[in-house]
Amino acid sequence: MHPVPMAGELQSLELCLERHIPPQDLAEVKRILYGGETRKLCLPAAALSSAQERDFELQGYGFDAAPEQLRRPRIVRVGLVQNKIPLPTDTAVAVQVQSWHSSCLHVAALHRRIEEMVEVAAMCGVNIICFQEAWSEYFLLVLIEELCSFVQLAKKYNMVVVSPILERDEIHGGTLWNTAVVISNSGAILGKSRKNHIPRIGDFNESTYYMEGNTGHQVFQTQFGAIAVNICFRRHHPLNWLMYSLNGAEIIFNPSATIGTLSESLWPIEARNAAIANHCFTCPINRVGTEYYKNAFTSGDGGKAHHDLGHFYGSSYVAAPDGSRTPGLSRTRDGLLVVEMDLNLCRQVSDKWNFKMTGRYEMYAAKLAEAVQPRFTPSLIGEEERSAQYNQVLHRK
Ligand SMILES: NC(=O)NCCC(=O)O
Repeated sequence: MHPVPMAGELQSLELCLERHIPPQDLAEVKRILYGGETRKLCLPAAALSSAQERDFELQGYGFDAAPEQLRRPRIVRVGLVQNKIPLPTDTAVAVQVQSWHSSCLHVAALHRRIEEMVEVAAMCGVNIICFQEAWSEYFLLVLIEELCSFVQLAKKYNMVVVSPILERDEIHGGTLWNTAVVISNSGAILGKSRKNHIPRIGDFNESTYYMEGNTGHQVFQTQFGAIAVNICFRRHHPLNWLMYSLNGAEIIFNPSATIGTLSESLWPIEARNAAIANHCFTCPINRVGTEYYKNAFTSGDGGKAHHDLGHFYGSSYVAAPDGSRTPGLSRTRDGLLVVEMDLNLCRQVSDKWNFKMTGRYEMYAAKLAEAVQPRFTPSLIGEEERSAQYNQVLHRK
């Protein structure tokens, strides 16, 4: 095995708070920081012991909504999967991902890991499952073969599967896209969402290999709710979340791969803010671990050549439209977060805060249309401009 740099010693922020905040203050601290204590789900003993045997964390929480007179509760369980890559980065693709040597798909390390986590999700009654960004790692994937195993899983467990992959678009010159495929619980492929904002930050030089996605802000109506997928770097762009929400998304998944030094202080804020601003549930999922590359690289930013991007800090969580959120999964371990939610909460919070009603989108639409014009002049007034305006008025008098 390659030496793995030591990183990510803190297991989770929440565990740290539990350990160090005086017990009499803990509930109040959680209320202020997290919008209260999320209800703990009672998960089946068999699922808990399987997760332990398979060496991954399993946590479960629930968000409730008030009973309504005209609508039944709309309860759905989502599963968020975060995982390390089980084998070193330079292991042959066929071993790490899958092998096409036989006509039947031979599932290898990464698939096996994901499948055993999906199996536990099924034991927990998960209806919709989503994996981390580009969970299968490689560019060479042939979309159809990759999808076959997930179509089978979706049908087997009656589960909607959101599988973020690296897509090679043979019809359009082999263009590479960073894509999430949405597979219905019936096994039908509902569609895909391509990453439409590509990072050019730190070692995430993705613009050198992916194109900016062109699938817009499609929302998928599933049996369990209206879902959307906003891949990683897209979460920094509030208009992205807004567009999904305008198209009716009730749950927006954000499969990610991001590292501590770059984004860890933004992580708890951005998706949670999006849930509040758009009256929906958001599900940010982050990769975990530190991945070592044999060949040192730089990103032309003055930094020394290095062998890893940094520590992927996991910490996947779910945020609710009322601003409350679950604790995060571990910063260092593979994990499955099972979250039950009543989708009625979206409209209940919307009726209370009315951000969509008070959003004045027509005003912003007009102003944005002006701002993107080449001859746009920013409306910025300083003292000099102000006195010039007054002088003009006085002079005219
Ligand atoms: N995968 C990816 O887009 N990472 C960029 C860093 C970030 O958005 O936090």
